[in-house]
This record gives sequence, structure tokens and C-alpha cells, in this order.
Amino acid sequence: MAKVLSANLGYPRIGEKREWKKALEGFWNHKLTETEFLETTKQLRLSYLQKQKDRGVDLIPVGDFSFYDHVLDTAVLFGLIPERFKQHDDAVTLDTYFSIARGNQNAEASEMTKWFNTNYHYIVPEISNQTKPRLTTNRLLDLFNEAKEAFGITTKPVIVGPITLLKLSKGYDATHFDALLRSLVPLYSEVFTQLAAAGAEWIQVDEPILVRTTNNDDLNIFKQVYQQIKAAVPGLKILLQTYFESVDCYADLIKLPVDGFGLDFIDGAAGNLAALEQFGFPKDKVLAAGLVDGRNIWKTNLADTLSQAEKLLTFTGGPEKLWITPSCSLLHVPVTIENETALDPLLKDALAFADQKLSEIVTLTKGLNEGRASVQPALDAARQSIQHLQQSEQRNNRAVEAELADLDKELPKRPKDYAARQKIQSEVFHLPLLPTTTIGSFPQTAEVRQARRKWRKGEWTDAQYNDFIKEETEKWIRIQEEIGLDVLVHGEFERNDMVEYFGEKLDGFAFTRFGWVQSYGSRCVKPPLIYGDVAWQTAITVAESAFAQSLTQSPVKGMLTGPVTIFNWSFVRNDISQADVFNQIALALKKEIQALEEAGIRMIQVDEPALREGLPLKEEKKAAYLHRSVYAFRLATSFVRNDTQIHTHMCYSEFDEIIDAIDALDTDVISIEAARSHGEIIATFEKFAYKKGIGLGVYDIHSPRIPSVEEMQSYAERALQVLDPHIFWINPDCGLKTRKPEETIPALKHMVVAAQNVRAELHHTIPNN
Ligand SMILES: CN1c2c(nc(N)[nH]c2=O)NC[C@@H]1CNc1ccc(C(=O)N[C@@H](CCC(=O)N[C@@H](CCC(=O)N[C@@H](CCC(=O)O)C(=O)O)C(=O)O)C(=O)O)cc1
Ligand SMILES: N[C@@H](CCS)C(=O)O
Ligand SMILES: [Zn+2]
Repeated sequence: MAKVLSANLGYPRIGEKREWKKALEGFWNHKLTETEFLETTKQLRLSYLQKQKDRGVDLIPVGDFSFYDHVLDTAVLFGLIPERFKQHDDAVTLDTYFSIARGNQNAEASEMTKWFNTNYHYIVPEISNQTKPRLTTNRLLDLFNEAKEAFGITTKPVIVGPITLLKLSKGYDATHFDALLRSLVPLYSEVFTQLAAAGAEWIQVDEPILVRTTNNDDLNIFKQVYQQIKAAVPGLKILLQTYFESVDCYADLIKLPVDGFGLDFIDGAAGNLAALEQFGFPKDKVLAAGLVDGRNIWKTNLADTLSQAEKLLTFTGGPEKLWITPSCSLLHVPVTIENETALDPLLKDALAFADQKLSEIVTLTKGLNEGRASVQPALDAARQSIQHLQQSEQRNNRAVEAELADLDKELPKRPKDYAARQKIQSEVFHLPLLPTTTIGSFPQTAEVRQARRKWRKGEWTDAQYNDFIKEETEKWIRIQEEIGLDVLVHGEFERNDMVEYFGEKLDGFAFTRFGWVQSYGSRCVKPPLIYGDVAWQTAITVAESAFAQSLTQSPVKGMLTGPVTIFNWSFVRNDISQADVFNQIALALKKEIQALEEAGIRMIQVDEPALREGLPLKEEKKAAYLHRSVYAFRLATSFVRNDTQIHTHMCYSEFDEIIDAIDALDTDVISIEAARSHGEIIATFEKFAYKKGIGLGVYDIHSPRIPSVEEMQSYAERALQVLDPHIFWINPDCGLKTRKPEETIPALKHMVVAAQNVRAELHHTIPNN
């Protein structure tokens, strides 16, 4: 009988207890041999397939697993290896692969950037006009065969599509796009041919670039590419998969010569549904309907979603033409709720992580195939869990609601403008030209993490742990003084993560024990859950900042995470608006900033590294998001004294689109990542005359490499060609928590010497400074 199928788009790589991360780091630190590493990761991969099979998923993906990043995998598959990592025999060893991602002492890593509007980072493929793509090893074939041998299942390989791959790559001129694409297409066809020969029936080709603003010329490229691939590999069915938003140009898109389309009915619900209503859906193609949220952790309201799926069924050419899927890869959510024994049952009952989402998909599919009655108990249970949370006290804090209702429509404003503040602040701080500083965190060594673990487990008392943190802070204040930095930080030793830490101290948040999600490479984050109304209870950072300031005459920056970043790096309730949650967090942070000022802290950094990441993918939604962000940031910060210097920090480099919003934050100083993207951001300031304090990172902190004085100096010199030295600061790209002390200290010494050298050069050109 013709049936609706359940399908997954991608499974988390990291393992229930981050076994994958531990294997990777074990291999990098030479604790695992290559053979041990390969065997450990193979067993993990097989266990993920087993789980999906056990849950009853019909179409299980392969190729979603990676040793670092799936975009890097695709680049390596097609031989897109930067020259500096190429070996003479063209071999692509594990060492080559990891060097591209992490750099080595001789070569800078490839750039890393946000995957669309998520907190996942991919390695940006580097392609030059001269690059000649070639097929290296068909890993998809190996993975397909591995699954077949182990379980006898025919999986659905998944790959990043050629157009998304090229559009996300850097280093070639736009005029070479067509030629590069022409050389890539036969290679994709070759990979697909080999898969078809091995028995693959479907391939999922991810082309999320289709959700960015797309025009007819773009679609013509898609048409040509997929026509060629289909002609070359008629035996393999292609699912063109999109996610994170609705597709543009739907009416033409559905004419593309592929066998199915994957559409997001969560983040792209409004646009995709409207398009479907208006233009229908081709009866001969599969609609892979992303109906279960792949980016958030709330249970699906199964009854409502089943009704939605029933409606979608009426558009398809029959049940066999509908697949139920998550809205995107489950890479973006934690693995399973099962190990969360300490969560409030009311909350836990309303959550679904990757494994639970797969069960939801299977339930919805069953409901479609066997009728609603066959899954009625599951539909009722889900509705009840959601309702219980909705009615809870935590979601209905009257005091917070009253504060929100009181907010002014006008943007909050600082009492004086930047020029006046700069004058006042220069008299207070007496900083040299090109002040040097760092972004906040210092190495979270094994010792620091172990101390926290002992304290959390009750092996250490509060006093023992606090003493340890104080010792560490004092040690690093002395190190910073010795290095000669001008503006110091306390080092963030007390923080597990810059968002989780704040969430732990604010009302309205909850925490998981194992709710990890990959951020980049082996690095994971454990996003807190904003499930209730957010409120400030007690000082969060004041003791640590005041202690650090008491140790030194140099200014020490207070260090907070901003409202937009706290939102974007948490799993957030979806029953109230984004603006309301932003403002709830901002009001809480305002109270913390008030407390810092009262404790005599005169420089306060409010980090907003995720502001750019949350920028909507559709043009028409961007302005409103940026307005909400600026409003919340200013709500938290703009009331401060004129002699309190507000800093912010952002670590990404795609900056052009939001520069007006950044200016509108009205901070006294901003520090931005620049070295990781090889200084590319500097060009932005040729077009935009930025006039407030600014530091462009001169040290790529994501790589274990220690940059030389000359390298950092040259970044600063390049920046000073477009920025006024009187506003320019010298700093690393981001915090140093992931670096070792033996990397951090020499690198910062080089940075300070670089600043001194540039200052000396400037003394010749700028008199009296
Ligand atoms: C700035 N970045 C951040 C992003 N998102 C965030 N939410 N936070 C960020 O800082 N996005 C963009 C970038 C991404 N960058 C990073 C950088 C570094 C990490 C990272 O180091 N992650 C750690 C986990 C951090 C953490 O929470 N540590 C806990 C310890 C947790 C743990 O491992 N516990 C062990 C025992 C500890 C031990 O004995 O060693 C256990 O429970 O078994 C802490 O410090 O207390 C990582 O390891 O991946 C992430 C993103
Ligand atoms: N203050 C934080 C910012 C990271 S984006 C840190 O230094 O780690
Ligand atoms: Zn940063």
C-alpha cells in the first residue's frame, strides 16, 4: 500500500555524552592513535544509525556525520584544498583535513563562519580562479556501504549542493562562478553515479541558499545544474532540500528537474504554505515536509501538526509523495532528553530533543498512514504537556509583565553624545593611543574546569571554589600587568559559558545536564532554556569584577553578555514575541549594570557576538529585527553615567549589512573579529566612516598558532589606513578561553609589542600624542 514516509535530514554528531568530542580531542592530543580514533568514530556512527532505525525512521541519512564540519567534508571531497595545505602527492590525510580547519604552525586556518542564522560554524571553502576541482575519495559511497553492510538498510546520502557550496566559498572572482560550477557538476554526477551503482535510491542535496533572496537568474543556474545531473544520473532520485526559511521563486522552483523538494514548515511556514496554496505542488514529485522544529526543543503539538500534514497531503500526488521530516538537520538540537534526570518534570515533559523529535515524526507518519485514532493517546499527551507549561507560574510573572508594559516606544538614549562622552572619558582613563585590551576570557584550563566540577559535585565548598577563582583571577591580573596591557579583564574563570552562566542566575531559565550542541569543530555549547519570564534576582558579576578591580590601578572591564546574544544562544519559549523576550533580558541586565556602576566599575563590556547571527535571512524581516536588537541593547546600557565607558564585542566578520545598527548601539568602544577572516572586514570601513572607539582583532584565537609581532602589526597598519588612530584599539579577535596559557601569553606579548611599534610609527605622523 502507498504510504507516507518518515525521513530524517541529519542526526547530531556529538553523542549523548559528547563521546565524539572526546574522541576528536583525544586524537588531537595524541591520546588516541589514528586507528583508535577511526574505530571509535565508526562505532559512534553506527550507533546513531541503529537508534534511528530502532525509532522506526524510514529514510535515514548518511554523510551527515563528520570529523569536523560537513561543508569542509564537501570541499575536501571535491579537492578544494587551499594551496598552503596541499601535499606534493595530492593526498588528503586526516592531518590535511584538520589543518585546514584548525591551522598549524606554518599556515593559517581557513576562515570559519556562521551557518546561515545558526550558532553552528562551518569552514569556508577557499577556491581561487585557478582551482581545478577533482574527486578525492567518495566518502558518501563508503558511508552508504557501511550502513548497508552493518544493518542491511538503504540509506539516503546527504550532501551540500554545488550552488550552495560555491556561494559559501571565498577567494574566486564572481566572473569565475560559471566555470567553477561547470567543473563541479560532473564531479557531483560521478559521486551520484557511484552511489546509484551501489544501490542508493535517493540523494538529499542540501541547497539552503535557496531561502536567501533568490531571483530568476539564480533559478536558471539551478535549472541548468540539475538538468545536467539528472541527465548524467537518471537512476538516482534527487531531493532538493531547503531549510531555515521559505523558498523564494516557489512557482519556478517546483519546475526544477528533480524528484522532490524539502521545505521548512517551521521557520518558513508562512511563506511556504502561502506558495503551496497559490501554486499547488507537482503531483509527480515528493514533498518532504519539515513539520517538526529542528532548531528548538519544545514538544510538537502533534494534533495541530497532524492536521497540517493532512492538509499538505491534499497537495501531493498521493501518500507516497509525502515525507515527514524535521525542519532542518537535527544537528542544532541536543541528542536526547532521556538523561536529564534533574529537570523540573513540568518542563521536561514539554521538551523534545533529537531522538524524541524522530519519534514525533514517526508518530505523525503513523497518524497519516493508519488514521488519527491510531495515535490519539500521543496527540493528547503532547497537548497536555504543552498546556501545563503554558499555565505555569514561571510563564506568568506579573511584575515582569508590568515592567514591559511601561516601556517607551522611543529608543533609550545616553545623556550625552559620543563626542562629549569621549572627552569626559579620556580625562578619566588617560589611555595611550591604540589602547591594548583583550575580549574577556582567559584559558579555561583543565584545572579550572575540574575545580568547577568538584564544586558542582559538592566535593569542594563554595569557599574553596571562590578562593580558587580569586587566585586564578589574581594570577591573570598580574600576567596582564606584566604583559603591559592597558585595559584588563578579570578572565571569566567563574563561567562555564558566557550565556549559560547568566541564565543560571536569572529567573525564567532552566538548564540541562547533557543538552550539548556542536558549535564548531569539537567545541560544544549547552544552550539554556528560556521557558519563563526573565527577571534579575541578585548581582551576577559584581563580586568578581570588583575583586579584580581592587587588585590593580589599570581599568578592569566589567563583562556581561547582551540581551540579543543571550536570546540567540538559548532555546527560547515560542509563546511570546522576540521583542518581549529581548526586553525582559535587557531589563534584567540593566539592573546588573546599575549594580556594577554602584560597585565603581567604570568600563562595562556587553558582548553581542550573536547579533549578526540572528539577522533574518529574508530582506523584508531584517530592519525590524535590528530595531528590536538596538532597542534592547540600549535599554540595558544607555542609562549609565557619561564617565562609564560601554564596550561591546562581536565575533564574526560579515558586518556590512548591520553596520548602521552597530553604530546605533552607541557604544563607546566595539571590538570585532578580523584576523580569522584575514582582515577582510577592514574594507567595510572604506565605505563607512566609523567614528567611535573600535578594535579590529589582530590575533585569530581559534587557532593554536602563535602569530608573530609582524603579522599583528600588519593587521593594525592595514586597519589604520581606513580608521582614525584616535579611535583605534588593539585586541584579539575574541576571548581566549579555548587557548592554552602557553599560547596566550606569548601571543599577547607579541600583540603589545605590535601596538608599541605602530604607536612609534604614528608618533612620526601625529604630533603631540
Ligand atoms: C563565543 N562562542 C560562543 C558561542 N555560543 C555560546 N553559547 N558560547 C560561546 O562562547 N558561539 C560562538 C562562539 C563559539 N565558541 C565557543 C568557544 C568555546 C566553546 C567551549 O569551550 N565549549 C566547551 C564547553 C564549555 C563548558 O560549558 N564547560 C563547562 C564544563 C563542561 C564539561 O565538559 N564538563 C565535564 C567535566 C569537566 C572536566 O572535568 O573537564 C562533564 O560534565 O563531564 C565548564 O566550564 O564548567 C567544550 O568543551 O566544548 C564553545 C563555543
Ligand atoms: N567575553 C567573551 C566574549 C566571547 S564572544 C569572551 O571573552 O570569551
Ligand atoms: Zn567573541
